[in-house]
Amino acid sequence: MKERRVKSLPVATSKQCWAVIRELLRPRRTQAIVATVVLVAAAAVGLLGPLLLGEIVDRVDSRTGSITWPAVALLGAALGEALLAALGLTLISYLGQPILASLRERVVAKALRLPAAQIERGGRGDLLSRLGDDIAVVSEAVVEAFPPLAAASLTLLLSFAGLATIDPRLTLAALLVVPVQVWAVRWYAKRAGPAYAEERKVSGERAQAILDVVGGAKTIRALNLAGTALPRVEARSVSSIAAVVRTIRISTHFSSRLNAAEFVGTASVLVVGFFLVDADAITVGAATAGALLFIRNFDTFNIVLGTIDEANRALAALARLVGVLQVPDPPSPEPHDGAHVSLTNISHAYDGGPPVLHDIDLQIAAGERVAIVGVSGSGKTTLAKVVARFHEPTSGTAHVGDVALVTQEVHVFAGTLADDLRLADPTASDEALRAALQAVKADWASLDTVVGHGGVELTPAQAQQLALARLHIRDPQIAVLDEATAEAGSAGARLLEQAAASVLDGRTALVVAHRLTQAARADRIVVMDQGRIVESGTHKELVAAGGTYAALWRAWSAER
Ligand SMILES: Nc1ncnc2c1ncn2[C@@H]1O[C@H](COP(=O)(O)OP(=O)(O)OP(=O)(O)O)[C@@H](O)[C@H]1O
Repeated sequence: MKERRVKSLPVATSKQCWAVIRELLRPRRTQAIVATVVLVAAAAVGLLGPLLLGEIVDRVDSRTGSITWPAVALLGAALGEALLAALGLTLISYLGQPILASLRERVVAKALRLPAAQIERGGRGDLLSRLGDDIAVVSEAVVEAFPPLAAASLTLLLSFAGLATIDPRLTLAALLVVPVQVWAVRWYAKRAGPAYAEERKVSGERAQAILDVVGGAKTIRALNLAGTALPRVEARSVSSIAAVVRTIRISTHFSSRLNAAEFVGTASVLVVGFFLVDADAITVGAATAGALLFIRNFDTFNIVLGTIDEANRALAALARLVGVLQVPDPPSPEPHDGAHVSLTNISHAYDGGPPVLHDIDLQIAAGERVAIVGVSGSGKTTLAKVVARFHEPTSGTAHVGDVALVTQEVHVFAGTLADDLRLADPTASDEALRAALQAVKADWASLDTVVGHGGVELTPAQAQQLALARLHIRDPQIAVLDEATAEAGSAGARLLEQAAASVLDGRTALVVAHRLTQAARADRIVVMDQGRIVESGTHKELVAAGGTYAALWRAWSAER
């Protein structure tokens, strides 16, 4: 198997990410402010702890006054901080989850608008990993990284102010920590962003490789290709592991640099505190409170820096999610009214490949039923998909009104048959659903039958009936049918032909005819060869003309 070169979906810049976050936060601004205020209050109450402990030390040291009230207040402060922090976290989760949900919805909606070719090119695995793993990473960060980040700014400010009120020289001693931290953060910042972006990217590639193997399991087994397919997954896994190890190593080195900073800072505050007490400039309690404030401050700072690690990972994940939103929307096909189809001078090539449709001119009148025939690879499916607006043609103009397509690949969505059918029209009544099942002669199931994953497995013919029933409910003016080939003359083929005929009744139709009996009954037949329409006429006319169709018909009749 030759490895396909995958051009990934784009990754957003931080500016684009912030724009999307701001937009998602806007309708929830009040909620965001309340949550931040509560978290900040929790941090402020938490700072009372060291000050009260200092008070207790002084009272014990000077043996004056009781320690009951500071001890009770200390307990109160601890409880207050815990309650406020819990409330803040809950508020943040309530804020974050709907934001994430709308982000996910936007990305899914965007993915559905993307041309099929673009998703194939970018890799479905990549898209799935963005919608799965990346959302999970962002989601975790919203709960675990944002609250400490929000609370920390005030904690830092207040505790430096607290140190300054005890003695400005303690603040100066504490500030010794700054150069060490700047060094640690700069070291980290240079490495973390790219490492996390790489980790997320490689994880998407691994998902793609796994999806390729799982999706192609039958082919791989049939051709006995496990020996070549598995090493590819393995290679991706190995690069994924290497990328994770790289980020863990960066994060561990970062922690040890932060520990060094803590050591320098604590030592200098303690030494300065010692000299200040010695010189009777401050009490032992004040020095204790100062050291505790510093340590607490440092803990906060460490938490912040620790969450920067997580936030970095989340930003990389967010950039991949928002990246999907940056793909420009394909030009939406101009809306056209009416039940007729008009293609003028259409050519089409798949993603940089050679043209597979050339100079197609095709007019289908309202209510007309046209069959396309031609040998395999002549371009029938491509033409059907261009008419159905599934592919935008590379050149030429297509005027097609309200159209729906039934393809060979029918996806049966998991759930009851009623749910599945209602995808075509969520407002359809049970009566309408039953009428649709009757129209396609699907007497094998009721509306409550559970189908899809975990339910009744449908035969290919039944899945086709389901697709035709959906078309009946969707009720477009123009229908394009490119059904699975059923064995000619079989009961299944006859049944599907009847079902299709009943669903197409009263509509303009373009049918890719895999069985020529189906073509013979159409109002008109167009014959394709190597991407061109080479003949057009009724069955009788074309047989009489003795051209390509007549030859196909002779071969078909002889086979039967
Ligand atoms: N997704 C694709 N990407 C690239 N090339 C494609 C793609 N789909 C079809 N082609 C190519 O376009 C040409 C026309 O294919 P198309 O499927 O439209 O023919 P067809 O007449 O419907 O064939 P069949 O009867 O086998 O379904 C073929 O050369 C095919 O290899």
